[in-house]
Amino acid sequence: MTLEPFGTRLRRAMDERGPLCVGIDPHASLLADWGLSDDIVGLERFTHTVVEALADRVAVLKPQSAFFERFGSRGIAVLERAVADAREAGALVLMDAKRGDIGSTMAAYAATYLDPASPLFSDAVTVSPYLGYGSLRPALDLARESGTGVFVLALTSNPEGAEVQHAVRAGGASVAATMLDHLRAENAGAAPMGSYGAVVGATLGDSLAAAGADLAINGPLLAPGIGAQGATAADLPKVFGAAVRDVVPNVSRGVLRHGPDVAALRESAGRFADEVRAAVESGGPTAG
Ligand SMILES: O=C(O)c1cc(=O)[nH]c(=O)n1[C@@H]1O[C@H](COP(=O)(O)O)[C@@H](O)[C@H]1O
Repeated sequence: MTLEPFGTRLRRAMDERGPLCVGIDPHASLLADWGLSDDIVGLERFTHTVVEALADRVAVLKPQSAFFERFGSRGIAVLERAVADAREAGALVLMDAKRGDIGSTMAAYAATYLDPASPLFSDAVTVSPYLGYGSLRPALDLARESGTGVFVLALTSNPEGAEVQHAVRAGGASVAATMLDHLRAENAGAAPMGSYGAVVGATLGDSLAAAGADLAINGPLLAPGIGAQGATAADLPKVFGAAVRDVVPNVSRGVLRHGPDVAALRESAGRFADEVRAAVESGGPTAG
């Protein structure tokens, strides 16, 4: 069965469930806070609880692969199960893997996350363009074929990112602005929106202008940084302007710290979702 394009599926999920993305980030400290052991049993219980609590209500769940990889093959098995269960319950799964390599190796990363035959098949994956946007081509092409999406790091939420992302190229455009230009070209003509997203931190405030960033890429903008990193939903209209209706805000620890109680996780995600909805309505005159 061929999937509809990711951008179409994501827009529908955002309309039906609201745009919130919740991260599945099983930090060792969170496992401890939840009264779980820092081992495969704790990892499995944590992950299963988050999926059970949220996969039937949030638009996107974003497992952070590193927290599973640190447990080796058994951690990956937990991740595989989480992806399948979350998708089954109706959430889109964005695999946060931040992969990037030369094209021929990128093809293997693409196959891992975006080929429907793979055990880790996800609706979308995060990638790093530090080897050059063109090195991402195998992932961009496979996404088009399989109805999946790719989120390219453009302006990350951490303060260190500016060193690379604000760097100015020979023609005068910043590295970040160049990535956004590539994505705009990739998404041209797609409706209701394209499947190629940019990662733009919700924490960035005025520094977006410093990077000369035009966020109108006709694709989704993953905005991490709400909650533990200090940004709030109310910041979204200020940071994203008219592009706010294309923003998929991510919260990880801000929600996860309310576990292991399922009702408390749901209540927290619901609160963030309400705040995001209010912020998008206040800031997006073209919101539909
Ligand atoms: O691609 C990402 O998801 C990402 C990009 C970025 O610029 N900043 C960022 O924090 N993230 C991820 O988003 C999540 C943020 O988690 P919290 O700070 O706990 O909400 C982590 O999984 C990060 O790896």
